Amino acid sequence: MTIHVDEFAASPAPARKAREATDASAAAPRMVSAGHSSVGEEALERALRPKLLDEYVGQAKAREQLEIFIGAARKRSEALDHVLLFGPPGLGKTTLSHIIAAELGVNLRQTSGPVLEKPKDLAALLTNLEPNDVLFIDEIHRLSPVVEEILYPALEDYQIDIMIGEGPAARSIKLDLQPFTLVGATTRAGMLTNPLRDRFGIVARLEFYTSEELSRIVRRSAGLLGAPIDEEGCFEIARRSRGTPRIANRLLRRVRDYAEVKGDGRITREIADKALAMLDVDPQGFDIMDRKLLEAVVHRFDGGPVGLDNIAASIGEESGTIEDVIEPYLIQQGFLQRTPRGRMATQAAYRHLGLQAPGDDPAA
Ligand SMILES: Nc1ncnc2c1ncn2[C@@H]1O[C@H](COP(=O)(O)OP(=O)(O)OP(=O)(O)O)[C@@H](O)[C@H]1O
Ligand SMILES: [Mg+2]
Repeated sequence: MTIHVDEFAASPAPARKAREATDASAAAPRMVSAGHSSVGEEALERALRPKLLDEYVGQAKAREQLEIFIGAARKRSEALDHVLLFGPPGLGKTTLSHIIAAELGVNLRQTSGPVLEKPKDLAALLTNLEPNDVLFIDEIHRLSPVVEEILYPALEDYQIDIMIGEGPAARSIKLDLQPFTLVGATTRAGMLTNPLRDRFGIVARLEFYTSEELSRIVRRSAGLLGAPIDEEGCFEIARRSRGTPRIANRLLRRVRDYAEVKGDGRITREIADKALAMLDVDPQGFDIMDRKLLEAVVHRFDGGPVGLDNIAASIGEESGTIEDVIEPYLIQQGFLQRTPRGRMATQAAYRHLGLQAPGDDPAA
């Protein structure tokens, strides 16, 4: 599409209902919610963020792919193919985008879908890129359609079309861009338009971390924070972190506070267990919202199937937050199932709530 320079200010912002997704990171602060809970936390997170691929724990598949493609791009002094990173909040998408730029040895320019309101916002960023730079667009599923359209030729041919002047004298000029890499991140790959998704050569889906991986992350973070912790302490925090590094780091900081006030500062399994119980994080790592959701499905909807909107109304949470933040982990852990007719609680969910599961033999 063509951008009219004079029309920048007047470019329409069509309401696209489906795109007005709930911002997962705006979810109400929960101890175990994966979104940022404060500005201060963001600064702390930056300090704990691994800088290179070698320090990036887990995500073996994504890491292996990126290692090869980054190596090849470097060898040829070319821009890396465009990368789409998707997965639930707090799993390391932003971290990985910084690592990609660092490993390529180029600059990273960072923006996000909702911030790029007008075509000129994106044009300004694109025309200022140096060769092979990384442009990181967070929440890329929230790009406005007019902005998305000027992205297509930019991604494909490193060109954008700009319209100069008005009326009959108006003419379109093509502007060449430096070769660059777009890294897009989203918690909702399903909300990307097909033409946009098709333009990413590398697509990496980030998975929940295992307790062993989170243990390594906790140990590393404790080292950076100067908090003494033993193996079992690391593991206790790890297995109660909902498979999510952001939560692991957050729980580590709270447990450290507890250890300093209630103990001698050393984080052991016992200290971690007491601190996490105090914070209402149960042994599965579920918090109040997780339990509320499971209880609603089991008690109010007879175990399901029940539609997302009914669950949302019942527990007073946005359906987008349920879908992006709460549900993925419950599903991955086998406590909830997504069926064509709605969500269903599994036997594990009943047992977790201390109930007899429908299929259980009462005599057993
Ligand atoms: N693989 C990893 N190894 C070590 N630490 C990690 C890893 N992934 C994430 N972290 C830690 O978790 C924190 C959150 O990660 P990050 O901000 O990259 O998540 P995100 O996927 O971008 O989340 P959001 O969807 O909310 O934007 C980081 O500050 C970092 O310290
Ligand atoms: Mg992020």
